[in-house]
Amino acid sequence: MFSYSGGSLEVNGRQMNLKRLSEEPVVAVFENVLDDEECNAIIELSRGELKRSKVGTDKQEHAMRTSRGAFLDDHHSHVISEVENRLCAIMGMPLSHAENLHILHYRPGEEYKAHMDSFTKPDVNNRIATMVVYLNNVEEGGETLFPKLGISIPPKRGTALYFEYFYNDPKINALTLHAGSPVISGEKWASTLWVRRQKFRT
Ligand SMILES: O=C(O)CCC(=O)C(=O)O
Ligand SMILES: [Fe+2]
Repeated sequence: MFSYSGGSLEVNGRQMNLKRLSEEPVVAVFENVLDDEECNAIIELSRGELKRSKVGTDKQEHAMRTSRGAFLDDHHSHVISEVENRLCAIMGMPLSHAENLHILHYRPGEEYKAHMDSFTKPDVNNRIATMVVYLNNVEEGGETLFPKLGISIPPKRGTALYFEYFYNDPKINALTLHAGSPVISGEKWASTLWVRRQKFRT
């Protein structure tokens, strides 16, 4: 449960700043979640994985998300497990409910069109909250946009974006529609941790 109101906070001995951009649904930005070394380490770990991952053949999906992505499992490195633990501590969610960390890489012109992170299929262990951490500074473009809330978050290295969508009122959840705007120049690296309602990892 999200219980922060804003200002500065400390989680596991780490000092961070918090800006709450929307009350309901909660949309909040945390600064200083990862340091530069951690961001660079995640980028380097995922480079190899992205190369190995096949580019989707499903044209529809391809147009929706033109970036390339990969799930990193935390056996890869202690950096990944430390980062996952920190993100869950900030969110106040158990790590056992989190998926593996997902890494996205966007080149100029690439984007992730407006979407919901939850699944529409009923009776699944659905996602309830998302933490996106920006791993680098983008020269131009690449903002995360919430069109229904009028919120735009510029990617900044080490900063994390949190939002949740487990409200009883489906209209509130629908407001978390969001997009990764096209990168105009430079590249964008981001990592996403999706959290499920029930236990997901063993
Ligand atoms: O890249 C972004 O800004 C958004 C990423 C996103 O929406 C996701 O990973 O689900
Ligand atoms: Fe998303």
